[in-house]
Amino acid sequence: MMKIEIAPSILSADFARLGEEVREAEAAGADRIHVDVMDGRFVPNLTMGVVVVEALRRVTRLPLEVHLMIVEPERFLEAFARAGADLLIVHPEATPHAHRAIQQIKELGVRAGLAVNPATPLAWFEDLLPELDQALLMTVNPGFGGQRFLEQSLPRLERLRAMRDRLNPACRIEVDGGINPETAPRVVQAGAEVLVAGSSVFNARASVAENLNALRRSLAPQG
Ligand SMILES: O=C(CO)[C@@H](O)[C@H](O)COP(=O)(O)O
Ligand SMILES: [Fe+2]
Repeated sequence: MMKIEIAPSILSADFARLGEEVREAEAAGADRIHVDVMDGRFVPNLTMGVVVVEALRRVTRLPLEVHLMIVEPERFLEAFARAGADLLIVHPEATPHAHRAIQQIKELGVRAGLAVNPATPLAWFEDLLPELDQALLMTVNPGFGGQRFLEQSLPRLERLRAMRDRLNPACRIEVDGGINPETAPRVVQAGAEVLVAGSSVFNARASVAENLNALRRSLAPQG
């Protein structure tokens, strides 16, 4: 069985100490860093852009995965690729040209991911899975950290896993939203392989290392 990867989302980090927070996550065994880019249109929140990816590239060796919650993401793919993104994730709800966007990402030499909102039919994956390096199932409505995991995600995840096994076994399945030591083992059981975790990793209750360890322990013996 492939290793279950954990991708801390810096959305919940202390932005005044972003470099330190990311270094701490790397030292504690995080597998990637998840960067949530929001434009105030696709989602009702504004976050960060290309310059943050550029800055992070200088402080960590971990793969940077950039979750683009912006309309017409194709306008910024090249800029994020140049800034050092390793994986670019777009939403089909945000562009009339999801297939073209995926092709563009691959032409830029970057890994390509597609993310779908909780109400988006999984049929998007039926057609695009053969092109993808990663399939991201949103387990909350995108826009904010710290939201509650949507239970209806579990049967969707099982269906996505079966689709992935049939259409493109090399594609990794990721979940994003409400992942903590209680939900992590359940999503892994349902088929997730990469877990994004924001507020359960970066919070004042314990150190980043302690929080990451708690997530890992919740997965034993699964990952
Ligand atoms: O894409 C998003 C939110 O839209 C996420 O990546 C969040 O940042 C996850 O935060 P938690 O639910 O883990 O607190
Ligand atoms: Fe995200």
